[in-house]
Amino acid sequence: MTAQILDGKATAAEIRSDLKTRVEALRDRGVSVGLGTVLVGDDPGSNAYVTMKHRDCAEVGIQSIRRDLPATATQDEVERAVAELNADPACTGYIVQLPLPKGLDEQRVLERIDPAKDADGLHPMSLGRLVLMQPGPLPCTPKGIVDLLRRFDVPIKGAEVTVVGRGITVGRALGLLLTRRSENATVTLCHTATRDLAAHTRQADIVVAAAGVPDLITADMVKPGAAVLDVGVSRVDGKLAGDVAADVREVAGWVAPNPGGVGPMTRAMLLANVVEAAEAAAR
Ligand SMILES: Nc1nc(=O)c2c([nH]1)NC[C@@H]1CN(c3ccc(C(=O)N[C@@H](CCC(=O)O)C(=O)O)cc3)C=[N+]21
Repeated sequence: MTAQILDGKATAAEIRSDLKTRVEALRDRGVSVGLGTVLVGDDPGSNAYVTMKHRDCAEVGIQSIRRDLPATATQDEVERAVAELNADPACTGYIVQLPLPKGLDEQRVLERIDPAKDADGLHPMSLGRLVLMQPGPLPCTPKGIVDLLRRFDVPIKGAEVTVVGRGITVGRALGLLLTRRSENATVTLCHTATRDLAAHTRQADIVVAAAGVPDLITADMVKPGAAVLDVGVSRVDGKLAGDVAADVREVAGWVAPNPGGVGPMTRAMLLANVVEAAEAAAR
């Protein structure tokens, strides 16, 4: 038996098609939707991600606004780009592509985003709402993970979930999301100082690997039949590598591959956040 593939690529395409209909309905009511991006520097990976996001917007009928700044941009210049998008009525939501080049204060930039335009759910206000279990935009990757599990009927309620990685955008936010009453999973959050990682992954019904360590999760670390989601992004000799070894497919019940799993869902949830915000504002 080999694992069922949690096909994020196909699922994200379905979500975009649904969003397209919702964007058209908004347009019929005179509401336009616009997603902005702020990209600083010339990292090829970040550039590729931003380009994909704009392509997604075109497909769904969302206007997109792209602000690219050179790697030499100052803190002031980045904050000015943020202020401009806050003031731009055509921009209903936007993101600042992370990471920012060294020397720039990421948190200070994120704090200056108008929380009403926070498409990434990474503004401290949005993260605070997540902690408080109040409604608000959710970080795109955790939201995409929960949506992917739901659509493939992977049981979440009561499941033991081991999340590997405590980064704000994935691991930490996912732990908060999965322990809400609406999900009711039991979450173990592992990190670089975890003493026995394999002991935690082996008891999990769902393993989410978001550490950025190639092949960190091997078949011997997975309970037979478990769901394993690969969210790791690292580069080995210029090639993208995930956190999950290939042999995991032989023991897992479900696998979200990388690429083709959580990545496309992350982008779909970004669009969903912008559309949901526009719908809420139009009510
Ligand atoms: N403010 C901010 N928000 C983010 O959401 C954000 C960010 N900064 N910085 C970087 C990470 C990374 N990230 C990805 C999104 C989509 C894919 C994706 O769609 N990958 C495809 C294609 C991969 C490829 O072919 O290169 C796949 O997995 O199939 C990957 C990675 C969003 N991030």
